[in-house]
Amino acid sequence: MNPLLAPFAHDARCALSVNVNKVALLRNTRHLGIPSVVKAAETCLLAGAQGITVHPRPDERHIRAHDVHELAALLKAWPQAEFNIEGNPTHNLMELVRATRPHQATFVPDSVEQSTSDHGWDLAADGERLRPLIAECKALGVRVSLFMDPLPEAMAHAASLGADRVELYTEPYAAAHGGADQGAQLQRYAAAAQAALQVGLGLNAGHDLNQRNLTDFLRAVPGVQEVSIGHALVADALEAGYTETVRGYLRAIQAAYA
Ligand SMILES: CC(=O)[C@@H](O)[C@H](O)COP(=O)(O)O
Ligand SMILES: NCC(=O)COP(=O)(O)O
Repeated sequence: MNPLLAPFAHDARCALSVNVNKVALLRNTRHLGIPSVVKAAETCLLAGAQGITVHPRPDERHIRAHDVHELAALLKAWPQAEFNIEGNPTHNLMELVRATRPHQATFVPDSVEQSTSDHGWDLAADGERLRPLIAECKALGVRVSLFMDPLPEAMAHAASLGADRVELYTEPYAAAHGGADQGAQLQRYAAAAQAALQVGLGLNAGHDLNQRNLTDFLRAVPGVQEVSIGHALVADALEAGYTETVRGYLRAIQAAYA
């Protein structure tokens, strides 16, 4: 066996879900089927990642419907791993959730033309539209996480809609990392996390997390159960390979609890 694929100790407190959007983005530039999204996901799982995330956008610029089905089939062979599908439930997300029943659906308030996710839900405006969709996912046995800005005051509302978890949108933290505003940003996230935990929500985090900012985030924000990381991880893997890269992220998670 390749020694890099030998079992790797990881910290069970926070799962790493690898987002493979950017593998599909590269593949879609030609009609050759390479790089393979399924192979990338399998290699990350073999390296110790505890989940796979995709964000199939309505224009299919990266993840396509067939990828979601193929990954759902792959994940069936990995009973310990979780499949997380992100997207706007008023666009294309629900159809894919109904068809593949992932472990988790993360509702994200993106518009169709958005280049990437850049804000969480405004539950005062959208909460009642989400309520029946959350209920439908839960009836299907799919956990629901709401993509949220780090606003402590919004967490009780998220819980009242029936959501299981929130995913804190971490780009503002990532942008501040290493600068004068890092501490203040971390305090915002820690306060939002505490408010979420207090109302019984589980806690995820993602967007622009990377090997350099991850440990500081997890140290300062207790209770994060899952981080989903794509852009930086795939960029790192282009240089170091998926296995070494996934191990690097798992070490960064472990360091937070050392
Ligand atoms: C919900 C979120 O945080 C996004 O980061 C996301 O899933 C990435 O989407 P893109 O890969 O299309 O930028
Ligand atoms: N939910 C965040 C995600 O899946 C990946 O975000 P990024 O690491 O690509 O910014």
